[in-house]
Amino acid sequence: MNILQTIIEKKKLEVAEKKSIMDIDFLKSLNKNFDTKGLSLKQRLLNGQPNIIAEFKRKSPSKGWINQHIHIGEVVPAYEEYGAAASSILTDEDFFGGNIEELKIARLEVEIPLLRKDFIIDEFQLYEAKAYGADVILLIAACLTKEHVKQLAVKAKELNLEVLLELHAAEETGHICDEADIIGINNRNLETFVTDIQTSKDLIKLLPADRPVISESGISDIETIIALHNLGFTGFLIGENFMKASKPAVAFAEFMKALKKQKKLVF
Ligand SMILES: O=P(O)(O)OC[C@@H](O)[C@@H](O)c1c[nH]c2ccccc12
Repeated sequence: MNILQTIIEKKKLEVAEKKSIMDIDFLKSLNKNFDTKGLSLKQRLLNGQPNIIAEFKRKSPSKGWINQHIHIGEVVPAYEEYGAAASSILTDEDFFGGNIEELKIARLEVEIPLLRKDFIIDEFQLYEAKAYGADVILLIAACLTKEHVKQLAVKAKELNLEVLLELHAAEETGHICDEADIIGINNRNLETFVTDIQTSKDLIKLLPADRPVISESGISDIETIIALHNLGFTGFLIGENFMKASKPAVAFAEFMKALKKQKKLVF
């Protein structure tokens, strides 16, 4: 089994267990705004600027612990303060050291769109994402059939969640459906965990021009952002580059300062 298959097998058990102790009515009762629209990441990505979606990620299968003990309240508010267009919160516990409760903490602290970053295989997780305050959910083409993507995306829209559909290979472009608000190109192959920015450069040419496209993973310098922005990307999902610093807030603030300076030169 490759890493992605291992994660998905574990995720099926996790979801089954949660479903056995929690029902959808209970999830709805957790959020007084359950039936209202969230914040739109799609709208922000249409501003034409290079928008940064800054991720809170403690651990990953490829790197092990990145920042084991940091508190989310020390990081995500700083992401907002220094100009992140949105934040991505890893909620997978076993492989990424995250927690759904942290999504709620972030929701109480910031007013930028929040992406629930997890391996979504069941609509129960969509209700859960909404209950804990997410605005956007991730669907990963590499672990879902085309039909399953469609079904989960329709349900997400019904729950007023935006849909980020993640692709990694040309064959997966067939999974794109009308409900996918944003397309993400993951530079990391989730079977081998190797990252290559060329993936973004190659795949954007194959995508419909009718919705925003973001580049995900392995981004650590301004030059890459500028190059990808010139190819049409308006969002950049970055985690490790900030989280590996002992103070991710400071690393993010410095990165944004450099990006703003560079933008003046280029645009
Ligand atoms: O830490 P990085 O290399 O900047 O990557 C962030 C993000 O793209 C990555 O965490 C990610 C992209 N797609 C995923 C799917 C599941 C888990 C994690 C991910």
